[in-house]
Amino acid sequence: MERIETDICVIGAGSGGLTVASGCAQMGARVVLIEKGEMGGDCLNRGCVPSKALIALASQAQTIRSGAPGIAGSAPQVDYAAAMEHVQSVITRIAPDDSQERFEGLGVRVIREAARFTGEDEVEAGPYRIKAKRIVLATGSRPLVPPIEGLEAVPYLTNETLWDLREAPHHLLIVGGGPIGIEMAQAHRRLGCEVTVIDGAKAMAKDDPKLAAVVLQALRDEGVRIVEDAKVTRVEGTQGAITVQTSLGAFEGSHLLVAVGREVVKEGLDLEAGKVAAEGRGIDVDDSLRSTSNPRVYAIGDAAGGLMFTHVAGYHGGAVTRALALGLPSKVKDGHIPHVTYTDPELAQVGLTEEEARKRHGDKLTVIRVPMEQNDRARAEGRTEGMMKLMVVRGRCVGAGIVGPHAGELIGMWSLAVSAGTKLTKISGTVLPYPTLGEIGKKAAGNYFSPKLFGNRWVKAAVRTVQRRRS
Ligand SMILES: Cc1cc2nc3c(=O)[nH]c(=O)nc-3n(C[C@H](O)[C@H](O)[C@H](O)COP(=O)(O)OP(=O)(O)OC[C@H]3O[C@@H](n4cnc5c(N)ncnc54)[C@H](O)[C@@H]3O)c2cc1C
Ligand SMILES: NC(=O)c1ccc[n+]([C@@H]2O[C@H](COP(=O)([O-])OP(=O)(O)OC[C@H]3O[C@@H](n4cnc5c(N)ncnc54)[C@H](O)[C@@H]3O)[C@@H](O)[C@H]2O)c1
Repeated sequence: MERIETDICVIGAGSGGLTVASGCAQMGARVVLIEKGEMGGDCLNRGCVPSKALIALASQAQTIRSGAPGIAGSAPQVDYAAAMEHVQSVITRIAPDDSQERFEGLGVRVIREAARFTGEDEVEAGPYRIKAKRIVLATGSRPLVPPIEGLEAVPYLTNETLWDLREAPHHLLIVGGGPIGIEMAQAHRRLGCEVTVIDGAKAMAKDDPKLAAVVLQALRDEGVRIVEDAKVTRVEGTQGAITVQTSLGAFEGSHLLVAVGREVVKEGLDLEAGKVAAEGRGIDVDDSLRSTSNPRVYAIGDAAGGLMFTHVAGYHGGAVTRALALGLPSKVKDGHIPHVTYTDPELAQVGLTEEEARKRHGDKLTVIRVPMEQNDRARAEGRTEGMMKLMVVRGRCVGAGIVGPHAGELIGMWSLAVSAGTKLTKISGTVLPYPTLGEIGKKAAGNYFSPKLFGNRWVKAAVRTVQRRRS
């Protein structure tokens, strides 16, 4: 057993762990990074990257299928195996950024083993025993497999196995209408599969229902069947012929994707030996991401049990890097974290939804709605589905939701507005290039002021006075 003493030991080389390891090592701390699987974690290997690569291909298939005014559409010839190989090639292209070689080049000691606590400041990983001043748990999450009768006996897919498919599912049944289910539903439909989404409650329930309805209608228009409020009671069948029994009847398909949420990985880490409490959804941490039971330990990203996004893991990683490398106090919050569902149209949200803002701010809330139809670029491109909603309290944006083309790109400015508490006057006064989709935000900000300016009798009186005095 080799003994290693270090300043910081990071467990998990996903988005969160890599952020801490690179930041702390480059600032001069001794860092050991332990990874039991692939470098890059879920996002690179089984999550964001493969899903967005497949979505991009599916979008091209859809463009061919639907054509455009003056351009005839035609049925795309989809080679599903080649599409999945392309997905792998995208992973391969990005992998060097997260690789062991790159991190060793930054001065990180990388160990490719499963780690577990052997004490409050010590972990064991294969033939290594690592004593560290601080330990960061960046161990991520895994697909939640619900206790549905018959499921264990049926060959079901999750985000961990979907990418191994090389034959297109004839009919993909998806249990769960969250972001994984909905993104994969549209992508597979566009690649020529029949798709049925079955949700026990409402699909896209974490989003503003009015904005989500636009996405769900777009999927239905493309032929995705979405069944809501259907309690799954039993699953049966074999590869190629699977039946999902629900409270609303039985649904038959060739393949089954289970996408009903994620759970934090706790077992295997011997958390008791490290005196690390994990009674909640994830590792129990305070607002500095420090373990509530062992002050030497931090948990970040999915392991912290809060919002599960790559940008959150990166944000957590940055906060913990400041605390560990520089000893600076560093708290995190989540009111300014955006999220995007990468369907077509995309749905993006930051800050409070209308419902949340109304609960919190009551009568002080003004909601501005601008349909995409009023944006010239959207009109020029024939992409007028969707809208923007702005939640404003005392002249500042407390939330923004956008459904429409490139909503994920458009939300950036509003993420800044929400996190910085920017006054809407600044946004309505910003000059944006014409014609861009981003102008929809400026229009929304302008619409907040229009009634105050144009319908105001004091303004009218002042203007009349100025005009009278003019020669
Ligand atoms: C299909 C899908 C699509 C997604 N799309 C998006 C998206 O578009 N945008 C977005 O922001 N988020 C997306 N996410 C969420 C995103 O992937 C996660 O939030 C993010 O990967 C979390 O990063 P992490 O560093 O916390 O954990 P992970 O990336 O899961 O990394 C944890 C690492 O820890 C390792 N590990 C665990 N236990 C041990 C141990 N005992 N010893 C050693 N190593 C260990 C694991 O092997 C893993 O590599 C998606 C997720 C899925 C499943
Ligand atoms: N674009 C993105 O940023 C993106 C994409 C994919 C995943 N993610 C991350 O991964 C997480 C997990 O995604 P997800 O879609 O698996 O989970 P989710 O928790 O977001 O949604 C799960 C859905 O499954 C339904 N459900 C739960 N149990 C069920 C059951 N037994 N039968 C039928 N329906 C059931 C729920 O009502 C819900 O609508 C997301 O919350 C997000 O943090 C992000």
